Amino acid sequence: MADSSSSLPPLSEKISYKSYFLRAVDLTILGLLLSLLLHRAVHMSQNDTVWVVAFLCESCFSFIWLLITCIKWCPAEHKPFPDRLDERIHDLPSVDMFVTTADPVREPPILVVNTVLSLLAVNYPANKLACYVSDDGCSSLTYFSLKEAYKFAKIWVPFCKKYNVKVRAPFRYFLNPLGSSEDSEFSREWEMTKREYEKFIQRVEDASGDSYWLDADDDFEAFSNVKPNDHSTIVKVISENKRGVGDEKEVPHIVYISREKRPNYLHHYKAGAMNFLVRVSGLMTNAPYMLNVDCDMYANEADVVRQAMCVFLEGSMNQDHCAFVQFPQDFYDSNAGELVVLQTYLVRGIAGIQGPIYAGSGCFHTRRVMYGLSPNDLEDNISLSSFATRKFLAEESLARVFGNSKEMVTSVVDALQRKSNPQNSLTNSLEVAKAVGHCNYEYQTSWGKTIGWLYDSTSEDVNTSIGIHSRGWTSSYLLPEPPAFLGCMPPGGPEAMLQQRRWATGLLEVLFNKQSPLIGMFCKKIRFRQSLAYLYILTWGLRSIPELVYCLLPAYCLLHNSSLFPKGVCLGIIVTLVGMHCLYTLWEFMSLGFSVQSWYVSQSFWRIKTTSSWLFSILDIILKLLGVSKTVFIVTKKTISETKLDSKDGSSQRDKDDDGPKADSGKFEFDGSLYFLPGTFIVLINLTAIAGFSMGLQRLNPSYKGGGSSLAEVCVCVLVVMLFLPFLKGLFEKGKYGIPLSTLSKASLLAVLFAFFSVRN
Ligand SMILES: O=c1ccn([C@@H]2O[C@H](COP(=O)(O)OP(=O)(O)O[C@H]3O[C@H](CO)[C@@H](O)[C@H](O)[C@H]3O)[C@@H](O)[C@H]2O)c(=O)[nH]1
Ligand SMILES: [Mn+2]
Repeated sequence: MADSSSSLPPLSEKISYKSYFLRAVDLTILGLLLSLLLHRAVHMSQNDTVWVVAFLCESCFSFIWLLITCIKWCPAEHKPFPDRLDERIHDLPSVDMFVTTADPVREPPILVVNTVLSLLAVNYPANKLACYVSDDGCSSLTYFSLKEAYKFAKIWVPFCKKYNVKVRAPFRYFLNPLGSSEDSEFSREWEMTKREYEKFIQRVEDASGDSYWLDADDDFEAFSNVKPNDHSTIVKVISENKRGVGDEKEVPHIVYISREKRPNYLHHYKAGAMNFLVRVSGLMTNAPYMLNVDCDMYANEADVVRQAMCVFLEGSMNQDHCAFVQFPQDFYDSNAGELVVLQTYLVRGIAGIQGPIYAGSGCFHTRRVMYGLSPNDLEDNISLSSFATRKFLAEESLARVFGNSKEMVTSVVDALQRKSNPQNSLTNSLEVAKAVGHCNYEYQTSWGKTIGWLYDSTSEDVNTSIGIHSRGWTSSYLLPEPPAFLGCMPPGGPEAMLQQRRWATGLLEVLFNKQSPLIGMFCKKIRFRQSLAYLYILTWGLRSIPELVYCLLPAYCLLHNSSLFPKGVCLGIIVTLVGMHCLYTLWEFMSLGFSVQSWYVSQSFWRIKTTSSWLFSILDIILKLLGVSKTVFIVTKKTISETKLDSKDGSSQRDKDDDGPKADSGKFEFDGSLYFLPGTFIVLINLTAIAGFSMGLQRLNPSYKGGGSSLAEVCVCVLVVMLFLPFLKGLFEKGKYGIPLSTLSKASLLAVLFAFFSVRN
């Protein structure tokens, strides 16, 4: 496939972002933290228990910072050169593209079809692509929308390729009006395509309102009387690109699938859906590479497949063993500044170790790796070693591992040996494809245990990722500008809290299962610093405890009249630490084009989610470990943003004021759930402490000697209140922006108890 001449320029390069200055900053902060710990340890005996508690919290923070410093030491990313691909590779490999959806209400079909359309239109030969959509909602509406999307794709795909359209998700593309300078042929076609898009959307909307007529259509028979959690497998080939030659007018294959569901079976949420996608695509097209995106994550860069191939195909010529290529998850709404910063600075750091962590979306996987191969099963990076051939290719063991389908086993053998796929018609595989979607197909096989996407965590992405890195594979990180994929994030409020809780719970599940980096560090092929990176991510939930305690300590000290911080010159340690950390994180935000305000919102949201969502994740994991309850994957609600195209599609400034309403304007939504209790309590108690201190309440303490708390503790209380500003505002607002009375009364009761305890104790 590849031209072996080594004189040609490379398809991709690894770029290092090593910075001595940033290392020095990281080390300085670490040094300050350690000196604070030292100071506390030396003066422990002269102070009360507050110092012990503070010492423990600060030890946790120092450990986290140590991890961060290790992770960020040598950041790197890959830079692809897609222009060189055609010169070097004469026959591009096939790619199967997977989109998962689970709920037509929380994930509107219009969003799903836009993601599908963006994938169908990428710059890659259409006869090398197939798009599989897994629908865990088993919705006739989703199926209908996809059928309609195919009709529109026949206009959209050629239009995009003819005019080299940049944004290939039509709902985003048509947000901007036609420029006045465009030539008339383009304008005509633009208008026509837009009209067709609007008609298509209208048909989908009509069907969303009233879909009874779908029942009359034979093609929808499979959807009659089904429930999302109780139905047989459905596999429908929506379009087949028969004898495609890869010209610009072709549309890749589109296949709709929905695995069998029965009430008393475990379905393993997204991971289960992914494994069914792997099997069906294995039977139909069996491409060596698989792209996986969430249903809201459309392809924003038409060259994305070519970019990923630059890394894989370069890797197959040197011994790099790249198992997957991950693109960052970027967002078209601006609720996710913090995630973007994390991906740029932290994930780039991890990318410099063994490779980025698989993030669940925007990732190209290698089929053979998903089938359980390790780097040393390969002889020259292409063919199986003789040992691996014996180990993998014995028919009976294959059936045990991959399930009892002859056709599936044949397809696995082909994939492992990298045989090109026989050009069968997709419809010939319909029956076998349905068979591998049965509830009990995976029973006593290795699916979800060592093969495919791994089960037992609602963060199946990190779980699967650690499984791959533990076998010794590396991965690569590409950060193209504009971003390759754009999705949506819920704004600050109940949905965001729910999502954060699922993530933190899922990560803790991995920490305590057999994939745990705590074990892998010593007995698997994962690199030491990579294990530390996983440890950093997997312990997110546990951080809630020191963070919560630290938000309460200053209030306790004020009410109790004890000092939390060193006095005199040593107070400088704290001041420098806080100042440096603020400037450092602010710089990280601003260097990516974010505003000061979004930095502030993100700092605030970090504290809010840590002290509530992450705290609840600890409860989830305890209940799971005790066998009391199971963890669940509640799909995040997705909304279609109407904001105009901005930075992400070209220019460099991310936050523009004329962008319409934005969640990062600080408006935070509340409801009656328990998520908002810790935050409300923290605000109330800190306000009480400030008020109490200014009124001299601490003198009521029987052991009052004076000289305890000082301005430092007051300042930190003010800082905490500022970090929980949405809650402070929520005290005075009404409706969804106001804290409900029930939450307020519970929090007040807690605050009174806490204050009483602090003053009296
Ligand atoms: O039973 C399920 C549940 C979810 N999904 C799909 O999984 C994807 C991710 O779900 P979403 O609700 O969007 O979760 P997010 O928190 O936004 O997603 C992040 O976190 C998840 C793990 O918690 C990963 O699976 C995702 O890839 C990652 O983007 C969506 O396409 C869903 O349709 C299913 O197919 N079946
Ligand atoms: Mn999502």
